[in-house]
Amino acid sequence: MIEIKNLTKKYGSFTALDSLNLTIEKGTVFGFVGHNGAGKSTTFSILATLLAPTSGTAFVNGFDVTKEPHKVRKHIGYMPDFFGVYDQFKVEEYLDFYGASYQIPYEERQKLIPQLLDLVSLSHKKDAYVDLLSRGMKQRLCLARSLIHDPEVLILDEPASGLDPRARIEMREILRELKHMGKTIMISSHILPELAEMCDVLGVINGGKLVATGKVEEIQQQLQSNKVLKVLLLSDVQRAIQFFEDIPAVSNIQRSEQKENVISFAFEGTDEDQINLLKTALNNEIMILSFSQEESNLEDIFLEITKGVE
Ligand SMILES: Nc1ncnc2c1ncn2[C@@H]1O[C@H](COP(=O)(O)OP(=O)(O)OP(=O)(O)O)[C@@H](O)[C@H]1O
Repeated sequence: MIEIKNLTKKYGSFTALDSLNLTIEKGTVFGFVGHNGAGKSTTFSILATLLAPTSGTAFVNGFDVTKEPHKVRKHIGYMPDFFGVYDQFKVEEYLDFYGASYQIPYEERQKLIPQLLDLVSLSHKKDAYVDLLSRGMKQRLCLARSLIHDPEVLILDEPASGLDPRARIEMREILRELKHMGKTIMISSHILPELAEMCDVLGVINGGKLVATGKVEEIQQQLQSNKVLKVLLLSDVQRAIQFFEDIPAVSNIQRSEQKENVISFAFEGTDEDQINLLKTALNNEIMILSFSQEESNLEDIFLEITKGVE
């Protein structure tokens, strides 16, 4: 479990994190999404006890990151966004080195390392030099490294960045496996749809502030008042445009470039308001063939949530 309370980090006069509050329950896969520079890595560095907050605090499995960093480190596995690999090591030696640094006994490491290599699909590379691995393989090795002490909480900073689609799918499958193992996972990305697929809960950070949090559907609902409606007309398109222009809840009317009898517009209102709008249009003899709500695209939602928040 992770609890973040009023966490603030200033770099000089610049506020990178601004009173962040967040609770992530045990066993949850939490997606932390935000543009470049939003404050994700800063949050992760504080949770991983590598950076001191300016004020506020955070707890990992009940341990305070500022007061009990050694205990926190036992419970947390951290995969940074940039990591060095010791290139003179072979894959197996690399994991053995990290296992030894966590004081895992030799016999235990002998059993553990093959299991970890199997989990991240690198068994066939155990004797390869680390610097000769592909980027995706290095990412998976780094993930295995962060798991060596069997932490309950995992902090993964953009684990899928720079990976090709196949490597992304492999990474997603590993995360699914880790979730089944009951780990609490906090994972960042600036690509909302990618996170939405693998996370239970999402948090959107912008300018160091948490601007939305909840299940994917809940985040979508937060924006439901701003739906886009699409209308296919049989005829009299210009008259229909004039009709909708007079409705206060309608804005940004666009005529489709591909089909000239299709218009779309933003509509602010509930489902009932939408029904009433359709009834009124039909009563006014607007020649509607179809009337539909466009599916909200997750990327649009992300842009909408983070728009104008500084
Ligand atoms: N050591 C530092 N000194 C000064 N400013 C910093 C420092 N580290 C980070 N920042 C600034 O703090 C803000 C948050 O940075 P952070 O790395 O946490 O963002 P991020 O969300 O992880 O971005 P990205 O997706 O690009 O990794 C940025 O504006 C960054 O320039």
